[in-house]
Amino acid sequence: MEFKELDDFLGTHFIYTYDNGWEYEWYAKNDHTVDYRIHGGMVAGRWVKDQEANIVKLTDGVFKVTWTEPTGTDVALDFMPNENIMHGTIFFPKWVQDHPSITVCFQNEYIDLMEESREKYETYPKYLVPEFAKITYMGKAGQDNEEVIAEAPYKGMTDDIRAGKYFDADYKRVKK
Ligand SMILES: C=Cc1ccc(O)cc1
Repeated sequence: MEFKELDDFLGTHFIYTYDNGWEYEWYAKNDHTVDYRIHGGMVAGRWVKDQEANIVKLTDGVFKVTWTEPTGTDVALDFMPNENIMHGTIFFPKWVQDHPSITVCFQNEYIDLMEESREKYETYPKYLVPEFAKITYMGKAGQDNEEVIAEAPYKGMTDDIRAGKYFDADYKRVKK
């Protein structure tokens, strides 16, 4: 699949591994919303739906996504899907680095805890993680598909997705 316009990017589901080994799964749900699941790294096990984000086309086939989270974590992602790479910078507040396990949850059910924690613990100095990643999977899930990110990550999940065992031809989950 060749990407050019923002519409080519929206509705795409990605899995990628950062050069530091962290594996992430991320879905451009629509022009202002993202869902994601974290499979490896400091906050593996965390998953989030309906995070509001800014999503733009920078130039043909290059897309920038930015958002700020209830935890106080800021994220900037640059996707170059035609080259199977992306670059992400995560700006973690100090408290997430000190207590990553607090953020390992289905965040939508713990928004109050995230907002309490960001007040209770320290913000600075922030922990910056700027990394390139190799895209290991791309799927045309279509926009506003609630099945893409719909359960907690499990060991082997990204292998199942890459092997075509997780979604059917309509991009619905095979087993629920
Ligand atoms: C903190 C969230 C987050 C989501 C996707 C990604 O690639 C990096 C960070």
